[in-house]
Amino acid sequence: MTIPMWQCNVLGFAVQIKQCAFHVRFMTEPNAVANLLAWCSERGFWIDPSIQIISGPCGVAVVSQDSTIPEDRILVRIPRESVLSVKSSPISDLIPPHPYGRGAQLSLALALSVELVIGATSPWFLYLQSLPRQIPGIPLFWSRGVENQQSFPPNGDPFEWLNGTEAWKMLFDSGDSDSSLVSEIDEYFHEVAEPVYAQVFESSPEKAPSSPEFYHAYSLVSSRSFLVDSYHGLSMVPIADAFNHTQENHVHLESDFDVCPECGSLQRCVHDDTTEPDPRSIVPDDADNFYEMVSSLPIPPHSEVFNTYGETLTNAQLLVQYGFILDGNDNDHLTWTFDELAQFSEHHLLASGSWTWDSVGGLPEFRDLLRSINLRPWERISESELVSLDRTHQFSLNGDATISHGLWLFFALLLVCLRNTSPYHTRNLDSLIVLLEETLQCQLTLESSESTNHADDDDTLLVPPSPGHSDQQQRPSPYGVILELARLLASLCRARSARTGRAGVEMAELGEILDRLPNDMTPTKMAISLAMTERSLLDSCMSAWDGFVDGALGQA
Ligand SMILES: C[S@@+](CC[C@H](N)C(=O)[O-])C[C@H]1O[C@@H](n2cnc3c(N)ncnc32)[C@H](O)[C@@H]1O
Repeated sequence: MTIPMWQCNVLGFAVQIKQCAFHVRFMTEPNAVANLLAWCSERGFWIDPSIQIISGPCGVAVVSQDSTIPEDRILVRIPRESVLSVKSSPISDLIPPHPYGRGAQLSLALALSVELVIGATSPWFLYLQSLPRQIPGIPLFWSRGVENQQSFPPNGDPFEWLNGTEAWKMLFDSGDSDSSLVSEIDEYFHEVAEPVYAQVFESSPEKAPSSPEFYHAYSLVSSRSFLVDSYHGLSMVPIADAFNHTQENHVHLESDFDVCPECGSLQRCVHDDTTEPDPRSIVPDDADNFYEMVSSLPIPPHSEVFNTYGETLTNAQLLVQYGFILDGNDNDHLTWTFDELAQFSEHHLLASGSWTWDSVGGLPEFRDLLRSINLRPWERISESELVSLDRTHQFSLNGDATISHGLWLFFALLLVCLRNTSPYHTRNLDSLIVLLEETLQCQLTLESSESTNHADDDDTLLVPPSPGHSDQQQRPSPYGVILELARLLASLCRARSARTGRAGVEMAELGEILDRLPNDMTPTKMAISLAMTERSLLDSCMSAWDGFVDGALGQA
């Protein structure tokens, strides 16, 4: 896919702005940028003349002027008191504070929603005027605020395509709790925001933000807030939020996080416990009053200047939180929860024989056993072409279509326990580890003999156990375990691929539908693109394990 370029003119130079694969287009009015800059200058912001804030194809953007910007240069100074946070909000006393997480986002959305509806009387009016007027394209609100939400054109319902993807899981499966993200926001709106609005707009209740207005505020918070320090917490930070995202950023926000949580002071203050030695200085420094955007590497002239919203963000995360995706994202991966794997195992293994979790000592016990086994060093597993060591995502498939060692261990342990007729072995951690190591060794041997196309003479693990020996009769054969494990992994991927996107649509068709969609149907395009990426990873993984089984049977 080619990356579209958008060209603008800055002081007579053509600046190429790289666009993401897909995003919801909105143009900020050029005079909104001029008003924003005038507002900033009145409030003591400083913007280095080597950069310029412009109106771009997806809202405002920042571009460099005609010289290379060196590393470590302060490009923007933002007065601390100019940020909009729960603390700086005029209705601060009415908002229940939350230090971080979803609670912090909802509290800030409440503060912001009030500033947005009071218009020119807000101290942040001209800043707020420069922000997207529509709900930014985050999937949470794709169907909300849109009239006639049922009348999507053929192939145009983005949720149908998003079905089963990682983005879908983030939006609608909130772990063990019954509530989804949308219902959490609705609940906050009714239980917390509306009573606050009733007090603030007591004399003019018609001005109180409606639920679409609250969603608008929430999506602005989701897509552009920063955690600045222990006083303001999550905040709307003018100008810092004008930078678009890439993985390898040009700039970053610098702030001293450890300020007084009561008054925001960086110096010693009346809230300090005088008996404790205080790390904060007593000497005021002008620089302390500002947050700074600083260059992280040299920035070429006449190019867009990017921040990063997170170096490890996947396209699913970018879509859910910011409403856009990148054209190819190395961070993309798929995940499973323990419960999903347990359900899959019940379904697949029950069909082929009678067992219950009691056969492996019970489901909670199996979970604990897996946890302790997973903590052991499994470095050898990275010798495999099909499995990688991944301590971050326990049950996952990465962008190279290799599974995490945690996922491998789940099925290897389950099969080793199930195939083991010795009650002693199923309960003894050390002996289980020996069996798992043998299974791993068997897989590595098979992989290497498949790649060289012949089995070594001493590949004894590939040979089924001899019937005469009583201990061996009770021990599972590593070869049998690894074959079943490979088949299960291929089925796991096949099943997930089949329920990713719209059921029954083949991969080739997805590409054709994507190409035929009109340009303005961006949420649908983003959803199809995510589904295609995930399906292709699942299909590659499935073929790899199917191929492994064929190769192993050929070796036997
Ligand atoms: C913090 S704002 C960045 C500045 C933004 N362009 C604006 O209008 O103010 C984040 C929003 O910018 C857009 N954005 C950021 N990086 C992008 C990228 N690489 N491609 C497309 N849109 C992007 C998305 O709409 C996102 O929700």
